[in-house]
Amino acid sequence: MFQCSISSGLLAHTGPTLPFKINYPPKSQPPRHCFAATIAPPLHHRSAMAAASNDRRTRGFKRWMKFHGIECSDALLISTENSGADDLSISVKALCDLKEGDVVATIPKQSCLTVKTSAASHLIEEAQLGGYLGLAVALVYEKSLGPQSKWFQYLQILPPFEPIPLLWSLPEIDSLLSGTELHKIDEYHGSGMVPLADLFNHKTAAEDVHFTSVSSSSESDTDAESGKENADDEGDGDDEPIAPDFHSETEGFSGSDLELSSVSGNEPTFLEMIIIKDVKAGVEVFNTYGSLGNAALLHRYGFTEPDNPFDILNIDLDIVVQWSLSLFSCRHGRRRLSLWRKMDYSGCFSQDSEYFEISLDGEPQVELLVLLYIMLLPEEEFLELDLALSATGEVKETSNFRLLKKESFLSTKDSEVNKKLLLTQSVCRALSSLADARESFYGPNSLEEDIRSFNECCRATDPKLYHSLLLRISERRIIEKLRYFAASGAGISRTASKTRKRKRVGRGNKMSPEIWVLVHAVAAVISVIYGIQTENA
Ligand SMILES: C[S@@+](CC[C@H](N)C(=O)[O-])C[C@H]1O[C@@H](n2cnc3c(N)ncnc32)[C@H](O)[C@@H]1O
Repeated sequence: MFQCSISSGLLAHTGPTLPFKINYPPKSQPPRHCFAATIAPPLHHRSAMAAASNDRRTRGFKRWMKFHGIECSDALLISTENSGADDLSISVKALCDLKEGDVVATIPKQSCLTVKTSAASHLIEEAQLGGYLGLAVALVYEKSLGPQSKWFQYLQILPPFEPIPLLWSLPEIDSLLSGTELHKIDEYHGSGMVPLADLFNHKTAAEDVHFTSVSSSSESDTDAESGKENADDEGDGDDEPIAPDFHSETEGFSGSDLELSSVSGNEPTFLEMIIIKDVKAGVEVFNTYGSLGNAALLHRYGFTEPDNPFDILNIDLDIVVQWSLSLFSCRHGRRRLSLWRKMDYSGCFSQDSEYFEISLDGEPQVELLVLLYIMLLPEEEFLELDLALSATGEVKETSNFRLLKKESFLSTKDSEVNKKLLLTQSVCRALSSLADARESFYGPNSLEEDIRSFNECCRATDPKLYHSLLLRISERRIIEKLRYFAASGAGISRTASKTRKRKRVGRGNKMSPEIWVLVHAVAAVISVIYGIQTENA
């Protein structure tokens, strides 16, 4: 039923065989040819050589998959093209029409590169390295083994690394990302690399393929697609798709899954890739890496998408505090903030900062509206509210301030009406000031200038500038909408509240591509720090 249908080949490994000798040529530099010191071949020869090299690598990967029991439907084509300066870009396309429910690939877990399956597992265990770091060391080690590595042909089709901001220089981060949600760095999870599955590109909210983890002894799916009751729980706040057997965020797809199946004598467990909607022949087949806005996409995977429905903007509590200080005394702001907290309100938290989300349509989260409302209450009313709270610990239903009760905004039929009541003229003015303050983070260039630069920018030759501009533009458009929301006074429309709910759209493989990119980045850093080198093909 399954056949690998890709016709390409193995790239001769030209690197040294010494262990831990890996050379990651920077993507922006031309590849090193043995005759580079003499005469560089003409451009058309170089593209022909690159195409032949791509073919050899994919052909080698195809043979490797067969050897390791990975079954890839002959309806799939692994397509390679040279993107930009000699980079190999891979995508997966449909060779014929695919129907919903078609299983297009089966991947034994033993073929996945994890800290447990790597030849360096004992070293990594001894050094007690876990998570990404452990996997990155496994990757560096396997690369250092060259053709001796079990994953040699798989590693040959992987790019040296993706240019995620983690690998940008500090001046690049400061100049390209200043003001954006990416000007801080975040946490990652997971620990497994899944051959073939890693080759699918991402499409936001429109993926064609899902992963399923199957134990052949039980014949039951244990993934993503299992538990249909969960599949429809849109808007439950958990916007991360669940990946097969990548149960815990800290565990990820760990080698322990593999150990368990082999030690217990159960049939080995496979990952299956299933088409979830019809795909026409010739069209690219997409996975989803999750319901992610552009900041998260750029952060984790090194690219952005225009018109991303999951874009969001944050306003730090610090900005609100500064705005308060521009109008009121420090004591005023402190007392009102403390009352707001007493009413059990808070913002969102990430690492050390507390912030408020502004949705794609420019609607601020209600906690911010309540805070601004309390900050702006006349002193007398504030004292009255404070007194009411001190006496009973809560705002009574009969009180003038019942509108401010948290329950007023929690799934009651009056929730939208209550939000509108918060939008007094002074709250709307405050929102405009916050929008101005947030906007100032982007530096002197206006949104229009950003758009002009974006239109003149070439994605292939300057991907960092392209993606950072797209991120800035996406975020600044949200600020524009926040301004409109404030100016219109009560811009909360039915549509707005609908889109604000983040949908859980399908369950793609979040972990594998994320790991794929991050582990490459960490492996590149390890290699640079320790001067580990090999020649890449
Ligand atoms: C798991 S890999 C997918 C295979 C990859 N295209 C390759 O050439 O090997 C993830 C990487 O693919 C690229 N990618 C995936 N989806 C993309 C998209 N929608 N637009 C641009 N690049 C994308 C990004 O560079 C990302 O870091």
